[in-house]
Amino acid sequence: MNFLHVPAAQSVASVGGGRLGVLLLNLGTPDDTSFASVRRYLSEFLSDRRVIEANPVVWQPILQGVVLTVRPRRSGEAYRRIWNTACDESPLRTFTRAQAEQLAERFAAENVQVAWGMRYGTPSVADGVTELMQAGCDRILAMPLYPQYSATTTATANDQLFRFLMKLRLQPAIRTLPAFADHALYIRALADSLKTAVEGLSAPPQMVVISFHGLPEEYVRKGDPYREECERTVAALRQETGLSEQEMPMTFQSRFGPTKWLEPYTAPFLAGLPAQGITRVAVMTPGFLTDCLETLDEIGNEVRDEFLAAGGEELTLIPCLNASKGAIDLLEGLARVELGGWLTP
Ligand SMILES: C=CC1=C(C)c2cc3[nH]c(cc4nc(cc5[nH]c(cc1n2)c(C)c5CCC(=O)O)C(CCC(=O)O)=C4C)c(C)c3C=C
Ligand SMILES: [Fe+2]
Ligand SMILES: [Fe+2]
Repeated sequence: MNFLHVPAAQSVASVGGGRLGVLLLNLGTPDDTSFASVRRYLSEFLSDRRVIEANPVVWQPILQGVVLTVRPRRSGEAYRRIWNTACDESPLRTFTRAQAEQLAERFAAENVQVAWGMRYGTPSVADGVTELMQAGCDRILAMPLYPQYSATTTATANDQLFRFLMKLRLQPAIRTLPAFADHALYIRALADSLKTAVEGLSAPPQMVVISFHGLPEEYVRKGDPYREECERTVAALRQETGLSEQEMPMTFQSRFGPTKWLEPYTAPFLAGLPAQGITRVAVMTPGFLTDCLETLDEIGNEVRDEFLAAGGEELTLIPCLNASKGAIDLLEGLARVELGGWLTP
C-alpha cells in the first residue's frame, strides 16, 4: 500500500505494524580505499555546515579545489593500513554492524528491530529508517553513538534523520538518545577495558592519556558543550579507576585546518613525555565507541611513531568498546531507559 500522494514524498511501505525500532547512528566511512571513494566521503562530510561553519562561498572552492585533490590520496593510504581485509570494509563499519547485531539479540524476544545507518556514506540514515519501517516499526529510537554531545556529531546525525522524515507523509514516532558522557555503564565498561589491557602488560603504564577527537575552539566559545562533556567523562573515569589528574590527563587529537582547536593536542603532548621520564603510556579514546581511522591509524601508527622517536618505550592503545560485552550492556541499558513507556515489561 502506498500511503503517500505528493510527488516529493517517498513511500517506505508498511508503517503501522506496531513494532519498535532502534536505529544506531554512526559517523560514516568510505566504501573502499580508492581515491574516488575517499573523495566522495570527504566531500559529503566536509560539506556539512555543522562540521565546517565557514561560509560555503569561501569554503567550497577550497574544499573542491585543494582539499579534495590532496587529502583523499593521503587518507586512502591511511585507510589501507587499517582496512578490515576479511570483510573488505573499514573497522568503523565492521564494529557498528556488530554492535547492531548483538544489540538485536538482546531484544530478540521483545519484538524490537535494530538497524544502523551512517551520517555520511553507506548504509545511509535513510536506509536504516527504511529497513525499520519496512519491518513494521512505527516507533523508532535513534541512538547517535557519541557519548559526548557536539553539534558536529550528535546534532548532525539527528538532522539527517529528520531531513529524511521530511519526505514522508506518514512518519514513525521518533525519540533521540541524549549524550551519555558519565553514564555509569559507560564509565564501568571503559574502566574494565583499561584494567583488562593493563593486566596483560609486563609492566604497568606510567600514565593513561585520555585522547578525544578535537573541535575548533570557536565552536566551544559559541556554545558547543563538547569540552565540558569530555571533562565529565574523564572526571568520572578518574574516580572509577582511582587515578589522579597527573596520571590520567586529557588531550585532543585529529586537528583539521589552520584554526585553533581544543588543547592540549595529543601528538605533541605525548612526544614531550619521554623528556620528563615517562616512557610507558597507555592511550584511551573514549569519545569513539568504535575503533576507526582516528584511533587505529592516528594514535596506533602516527602518534606511536612520534612517541617512540622521542624516546618512548611502549605505547599501549586501549581498544574502543566496539562490540564488547560492556558496550552491548551499555547500549541495551541506554535503549531500555529511552524506550520506557513504549516497551511493555
Ligand atoms: C572541521 C572538521 C572536523 C570536525 C569538527 C570533526 C569533529 C568530529 N569528528 C568525530 C569523529 C570522527 N572523525 C573522523 C574522521 C575525520 N574527521 C575530520 C574532520 C572533523 N571532525 C576529518 C577530515 C576526518 C577524516 C580523516 C582523514 O581523512 O584523514 C572519524 C573516522 C572515520 C573513519 O572512517 O574511520 C571519526 C569517527 C567526532 C567525534 C567529532 C567531534 C567531537
Ligand atoms: Fe572528525
Ligand atoms: Fe586523523
